Amino acid sequence: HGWGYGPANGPETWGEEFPVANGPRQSPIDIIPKDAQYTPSLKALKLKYDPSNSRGILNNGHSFQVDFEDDGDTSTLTGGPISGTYRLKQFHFHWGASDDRGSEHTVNGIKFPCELHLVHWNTKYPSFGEAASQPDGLAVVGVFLKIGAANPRLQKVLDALDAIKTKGKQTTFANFDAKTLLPSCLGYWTYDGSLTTPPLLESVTWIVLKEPISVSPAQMARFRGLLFSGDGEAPCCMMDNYRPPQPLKGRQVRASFK
Ligand SMILES: Cc1c(Cl)c([N+](=O)[O-])nn1CC(=O)Nc1ccc(S(N)(=O)=O)cc1
Ligand SMILES: [Zn+2]
Repeated sequence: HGWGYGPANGPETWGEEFPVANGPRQSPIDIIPKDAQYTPSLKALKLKYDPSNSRGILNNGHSFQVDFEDDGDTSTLTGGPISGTYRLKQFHFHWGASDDRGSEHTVNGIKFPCELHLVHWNTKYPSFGEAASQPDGLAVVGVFLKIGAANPRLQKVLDALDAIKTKGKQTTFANFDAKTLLPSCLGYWTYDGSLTTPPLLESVTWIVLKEPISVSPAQMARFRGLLFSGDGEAPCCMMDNYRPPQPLKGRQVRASFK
């Protein structure tokens, strides 16, 4: 059986197969705002997403992801802490079994119920696969979800979940504007990190937005209706699919805001 989030295959066991789990730039981390270095030279984030690039929505057995067509520079991330152009490949979420946990990054030790990751790859490399093994290959924008009013912008994503309940199921997901999932203020913390699931590659420039977006308890319950398990397997609810914070190991976290 492969890696997962259970007692036998969860984050504490990943180092057995993926020794980089104990590397120098692992993610996520606990962000301590007072220790973040305000860096006025950090540029504003420029996110240009074309809704016509959204392709499908897939239950990959660890989370669900919305995949984008990334053959051209129509959905890109530029500016911010990165140089060059990064293309949006997919976005996905991590969430808890209850509203008191679920995010991967934490702020002053506080967990959010959910965290959105928008995954981009550096176009100086020929493909996502190539970029994923380079120290400057990927950039992931993290957005916290905070319990509050129902978020109408999540509705289209939530309504698609019934069609991808079990591992391996996917369905078309066209004309989705990922920009609608972003908060109004794009102030961010940034640091050098990794993928937060195996293969835990240390190739990610993390860009974590300070402002959360809202999600209601009822909407969170719909995330938890997904299954880690495939058709015909004993049903196992998809929840607590988050890695806890990892050692900072001397890394500097920079802030784009005062
Ligand atoms: C490693 C890899 C390669 Cl290479 C390919 N590929 O298609 O060439 N796909 N994957 C899988 C992948 O993307 N994993 C991934 C894991 C964590 C995160 S997270 N939470 O945002 O850190 C983002 C992505
Ligand atoms: Zn993620």
